[in-house]
Formats: sequence, structure tokens, C-alpha cells
Amino acid sequence: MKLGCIGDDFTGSSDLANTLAKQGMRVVQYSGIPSRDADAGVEAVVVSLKSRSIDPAEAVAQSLKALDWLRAQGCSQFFFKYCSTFDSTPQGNIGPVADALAEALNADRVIICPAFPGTGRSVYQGHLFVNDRLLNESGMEHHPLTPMTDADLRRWMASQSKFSIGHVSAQAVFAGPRAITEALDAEHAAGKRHIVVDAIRDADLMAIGAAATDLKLVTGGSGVALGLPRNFGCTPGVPEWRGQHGPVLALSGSCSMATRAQVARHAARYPVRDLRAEDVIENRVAPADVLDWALKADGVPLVYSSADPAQVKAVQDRFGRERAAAAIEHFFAELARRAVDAGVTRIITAGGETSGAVVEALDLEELIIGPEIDPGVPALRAGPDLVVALKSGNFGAEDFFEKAAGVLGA
Ligand SMILES: Nc1ncnc2c1ncn2[C@@H]1O[C@H](COP(=O)(O)OP(=O)(O)O)[C@@H](O)[C@H]1O
Ligand SMILES: O=C(O)[C@@H](O)C(=O)COP(=O)(O)O
Repeated sequence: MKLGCIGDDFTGSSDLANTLAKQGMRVVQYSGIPSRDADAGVEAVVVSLKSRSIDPAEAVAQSLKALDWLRAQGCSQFFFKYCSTFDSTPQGNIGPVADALAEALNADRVIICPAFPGTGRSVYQGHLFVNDRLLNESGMEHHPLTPMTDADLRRWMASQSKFSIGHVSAQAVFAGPRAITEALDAEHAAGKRHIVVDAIRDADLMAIGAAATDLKLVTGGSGVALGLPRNFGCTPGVPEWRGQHGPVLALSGSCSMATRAQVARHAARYPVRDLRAEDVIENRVAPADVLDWALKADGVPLVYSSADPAQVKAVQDRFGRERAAAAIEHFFAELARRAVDAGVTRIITAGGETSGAVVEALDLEELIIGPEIDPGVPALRAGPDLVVALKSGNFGAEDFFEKAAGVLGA
């Protein structure tokens, strides 16, 4: 095994696995820490945790356990995948987990780079942009669990980490791998351990990848993984894929702007069922009834709780953020479990927390990476009769649900 990865959520992990697969690595995504060794011949594994929004100490404990398993597989380099919008609170969990992994691996120059130009995320002057907006003006300031209110990654990371935070400027990155290495060394000499690295284009990410050859630990979005497979002698390719016929069900608990636009478009063409959060939390709607509806619906039925920031805030003010999230996630998990029992073979989920809850409920240990549906979202084979797509909240074109159903079935 060459590259061992830890993802802090399930959609993010499939995003990373997709990048590595496209760059020619033989990659498997696991749900949680596997109970057995990876198959021989696998070059990269992604251990998906649902650790983005849990208690920081628990996130650290789970991540260190995943690291132990990856070390036991003989990995020579490690990658901590978090969101390209740096989803975290002033307390964590990116900082505490990165600190713990850096200490465990004795890594003294740790790249922090959430850039993903293919989906509009760039890092410049230490600040994270989503397209032409600073992160804190991109809509992410309204995220239901991790509202991002500061685009300065150095400042946001500093509040979470016990180490000093450094920076490698775009100027050094544009100058290529050697200049990046020198800049990382200079930051290390100045006492910095986590180092935010600017990146605007895929070419920057390839240069950062080349500079990371000898680094034990790299952290970031899937973008900065773009340049790593080449260090292991891999060349880009298209993963093998066999689609799955049969009933399909789309589930969305994502309240991100992109998902809400996808839901609106889907509603104009296909049967949709709007779950009102209040009804879910107060048990006025049952998964069994919603499944009955879905099984009778034509095309690509979609069940969603996705709502705009004002609606989400009203629900959270009334019931509490955690209670609302847990109830809705539990509902989707139960619905997915019943759907698969009833013969649904293609499941599409939107939202990292939502996808994590569904994958855990379905007990899917191993996910094999298939073709890309939209940037950052691959088709995944989850078992002999089941394929899934786990869409990150802000990813995908407006026709995503329809397109995903097509790719999963092809
Ligand atoms: N209408 C709603 N009101 C309050 N919380 C919601 C609502 N719909 C979904 N949620 C919760 O918000 C969180 C959304 O996170 P996630 O699934 O990662 O998607 P995203 O990050 O794209 O918004 C989940 O915990 C989900 O259960
Ligand atoms: O890096 C990204 O943006 C994604 O891979 C990701 O982690 C998104 O998470 P959710 O928006 O919670 O799905």
C-alpha cells in the first residue's frame, strides 16, 4: 500500500477516491475502519469517517485509530481529507485532527490546502475563495453545522490548532516544486508546523504534489491529492465500471446552495417528496410511508429535507441544531435501509452528514470507485446488487440527480 487516506466525511472521501482513481491509482474507499486487511494490489485506501462535526476528542481518537490501521497496511504517505470549504468550527475538527496526525507521524511540515479549482475553490494570500467570493460570503456562512465566517485559513486554523500556522504564497507555488519546498523549509525554520499553501489552478496542485513527495502527511481537499499519484508512478486512467439496473431513489439532507438548485430543477421533472423537518423531528412522518410513495413513483424519485437558511435557522432555534440534524439523518438512514431491503439498487445521497448516516445504516464496508458523474462525485459499487453516489453538498450540475441515476445504471 502506498497512500493511506483518512476522510472526515463520506462524500469527501469519495471525492478524494475519485481524484486518485482518475490519476490511475487502484483505490478502495472503506466506511469506517475496516475489520480486515486491504486486498493485495490496492495502491491507495480512503478510510471514511463521520468525524467532521462530532466532538473534537472523539474525532481525534477515530482518526488515530484509522492511522494505526493504515500504518499496518504499510502505507508510506498519509493524507487527511477535509472539505474544500474547510468546514469546521473555531474549535475543530480540522486543527485537532491535523495536530494529532502530525504528532503521531512526526510530520513537521504539514500542507494545508483545501483548493479545488475544478469546483471553484482557490486559495490565494492564505484566503479561501469559492468562485469569486470569499468563503465567508459564499453561502457557507449559513452552513447548518459548520458556518464558515472567516476566509483567512491561517486565522481559522490558528484558533483550532496548538501549532503555529505558516503560509506559502502563490508566488512560490507558481515558481514550481523546488520553490515550494524551499518555502516550506523556511516556514518550518520559522517554527511553523501547519502551512497553508496557496493554489489557484490544477497546475499549482501538480507542483505542490511534486513538492510533497517526501512529506509524511498532506492535508486538504481532493484537489491537492491530484499531484500525489504521479509520485508513485501512476498515470491517469478510467476506472472499470459495470452499472446496475433496477429501482432508484435519491435522498437529500443537504441544505447547500448547489443542492437546493438541484432539488428545484429535479422537482420540475420528477416526483419529489418534501420532508418538513418539523414533521420528521416530531415523528409525524414515517420512513415506511415515504418508501411506499417512492416505490410507486416513476423515474427518479427524490426525498428531501433541503431547506433555505431561514427555514433551517427556524428549525434549529426551535429544536436545537443537534437534535434536528440527528433526527433527519436518522430518518434518511432508516429510509435507505428499508429501500434496499425492498429491492432498490441505486441510491443517490446529497450532503456529507446525510451520506454518512446512509452508508453506515446500509453497513457498506467497501466502495469500489467507478466513473465520475460530475467533478468530485464518482459512481460507487457498494455490493453485488447495489450502486451508490454520494454527492457533496456544493458539488454537481443542476441536473445531478437525473445524471447520477443514468451513470449508476449504465
Ligand atoms: N430542513 C432542515 N433543517 C435543519 N437541519 C437540516 C434540515 N435538512 C437537513 N438538515 C441537517 O443539516 C445537515 C446538513 O449537512 P450535510 O448532509 O453534510 O449537507 P450539507 O453540508 O450540504 O448541508 C445534516 O445534519 C442534516 O440532517
Ligand atoms: O471537498 C469537498 O468540498 C467535498 O469533498 C466535501 O467534503 C463536501 O462535504 P459536504 O458538503 O458536507 O458533502
